[in-house]
Amino acid sequence: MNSVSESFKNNPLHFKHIIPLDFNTTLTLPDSHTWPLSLDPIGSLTHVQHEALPVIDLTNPEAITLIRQACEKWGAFQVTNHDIPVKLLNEIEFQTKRLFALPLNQKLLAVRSPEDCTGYGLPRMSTFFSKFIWSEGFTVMGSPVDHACQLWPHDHVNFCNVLVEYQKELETLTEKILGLMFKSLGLTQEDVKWFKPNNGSKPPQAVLQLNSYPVCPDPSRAMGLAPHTDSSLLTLIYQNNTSGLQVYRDSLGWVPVKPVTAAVVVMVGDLMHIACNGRFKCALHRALVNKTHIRISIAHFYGPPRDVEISPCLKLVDPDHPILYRPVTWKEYLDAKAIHFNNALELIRDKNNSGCTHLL
Ligand SMILES: C=C1C[C@]23C[C@@]1(O)CC[C@H]2[C@@]12CCC[C@@](C)(C(=O)O1)[C@H]2[C@@H]3C(=O)O
Ligand SMILES: O=C(O)CCC(=O)C(=O)O
Ligand SMILES: [Fe+2]
Repeated sequence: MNSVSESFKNNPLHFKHIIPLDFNTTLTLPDSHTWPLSLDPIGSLTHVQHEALPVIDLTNPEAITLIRQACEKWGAFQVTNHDIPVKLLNEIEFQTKRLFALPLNQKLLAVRSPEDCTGYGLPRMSTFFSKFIWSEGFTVMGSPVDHACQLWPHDHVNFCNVLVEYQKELETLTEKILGLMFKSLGLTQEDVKWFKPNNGSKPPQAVLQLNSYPVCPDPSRAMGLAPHTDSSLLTLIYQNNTSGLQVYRDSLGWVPVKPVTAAVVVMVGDLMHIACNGRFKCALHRALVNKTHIRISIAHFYGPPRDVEISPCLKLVDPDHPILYRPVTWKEYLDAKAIHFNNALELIRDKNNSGCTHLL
């Protein structure tokens, strides 16, 4: 069994944290979905707009330097000229809209079961809040065929082909960007051979999450996706032409991620932050909703192979940068996240570290 499925089995959810509201028939914001400011851990729902998230052209000869700067400062950036065909981006957007446009009773035919990763429902984070978020999702680990057949018994082939093609392309792009990130830190393939072992052992693992944020009758009092960091090494997000995604910067507050046609948003995940001993930030992000436009996003979470322990690369540990985290597998980390949510990273802190480089 892969890490994600095992973690879902270990941490089953209640159906009340899986089954979304029928957004099509809800004309006023119910109390159950009214997001109090006290649930927003860092500031109110308003945002400031001083600086923009960097947009990096991957064909720019300076791309490696720009990526390093963006990861150190933001833990996120957007990429253009990434080689994902625009046709495929349009197709995944079309299929995502097609899925979420189905009536709720039909989407529920493909509902995620409490112990499984794949299927329709609310994101796992819903269990941590007393109020519900204004969004719905479809999570896919491996093949989407079984669940797609439930949705469209006679018409699932296009959906599945597009998803499988998208998973393949996104895996290639993620590995390319991870390679550039490691290189930007002076790490060689030997230093990071855990990330793609060449010895026939287990492959990296990935999860695809289709998100939909329906139009909302009272967007200033609702939350699309609560502030979080991703557990992955790297998450790549494709968003439609509707704003809502925001990244938090200590000195700036919430900064909107402006939709750029055909660009892909890159989020440094918690495991990458651990692997580079905190040199790269993991981006705290959230998604807001609006009154007029459905927003959709497609997030691709990429993690290490099963059983691989992620630990700070020793080349990035020195007297000025003492070791910050203990080794952890993706499965252990997802288990910690399923219980402690945004505090999981703190639990992986190297307790022995009192500022000395004891492992050197
Ligand atoms: C691989 C995964 C990361 C994720 C949990 C999951 O198993 C699939 C969904 C992912 C997601 C998307 C929304 C935010 C998030 C915190 C959540 O609740 O579900 C992330 C999870 C994560 O990164 O930990
Ligand atoms: O909708 C978005 O742009 C963000 C999605 C996201 O953060 C996630 O699925 O983890
Ligand atoms: Fe996320």
